[in-house]
Amino acid sequence: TPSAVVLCAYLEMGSIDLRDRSVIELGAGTGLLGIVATLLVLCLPSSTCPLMQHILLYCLGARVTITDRAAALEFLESNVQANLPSELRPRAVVKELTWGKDLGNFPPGAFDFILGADIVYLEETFAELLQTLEHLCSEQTVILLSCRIRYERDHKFLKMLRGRFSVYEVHYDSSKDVHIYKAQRGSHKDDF
Ligand SMILES: C[S@@+](CC[C@H](N)C(=O)[O-])C[C@H]1O[C@@H](n2cnc3c(N)ncnc32)[C@H](O)[C@@H]1O
Repeated sequence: TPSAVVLCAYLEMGSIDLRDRSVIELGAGTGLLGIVATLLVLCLPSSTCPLMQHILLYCLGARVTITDRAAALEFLESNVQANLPSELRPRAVVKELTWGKDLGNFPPGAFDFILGADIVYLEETFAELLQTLEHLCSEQTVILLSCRIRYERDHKFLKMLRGRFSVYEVHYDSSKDVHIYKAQRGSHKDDF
């Protein structure tokens, strides 16, 4: 979706340092965002010698857990396999995560970053999505959500999110009409 493309471009701008961080993508669909997050470590200076590149990939690369509902996993897994070089494949794990369910398989607060592109669209999933974000978040976790604000209900989710997290818009792509929101527990005003 355009939301995934805009969030990928935002990550590529280097605004966020994902090196050696644990990252989870929710509602991954094709997995584009999780794949790009895994690949970002490849942007090493061309002068870096191959042995050093190899070491850096393993020491500094983001560890990305790419998730979606069971029905989406087969396609997602094959996309991830096809688009990551073999040395990076161990850094990306595809796992089932239906919001509000399967949370026992994910240790609370285990992730540094939670990414989601165009996952705010079904009102009946808003409570489960929020519950999932709260489960996965520690005090330090940064949530990045990209979306188009299409309907009144999208504002409703943002309001729900603001009830639990400090939420700031960090980017707006006017050509694609996509917003990126950054959310963290507690008050992180000074960080933005
Ligand atoms: C509009 S697509 C966006 C896909 C991808 N993030 C992108 O931007 O291209 C929404 C995704 O959310 C997933 N999704 C919807 N409801 C879900 C739920 N309850 N639990 C987990 N994933 C869900 C869908 O399977 C789908 O992959």
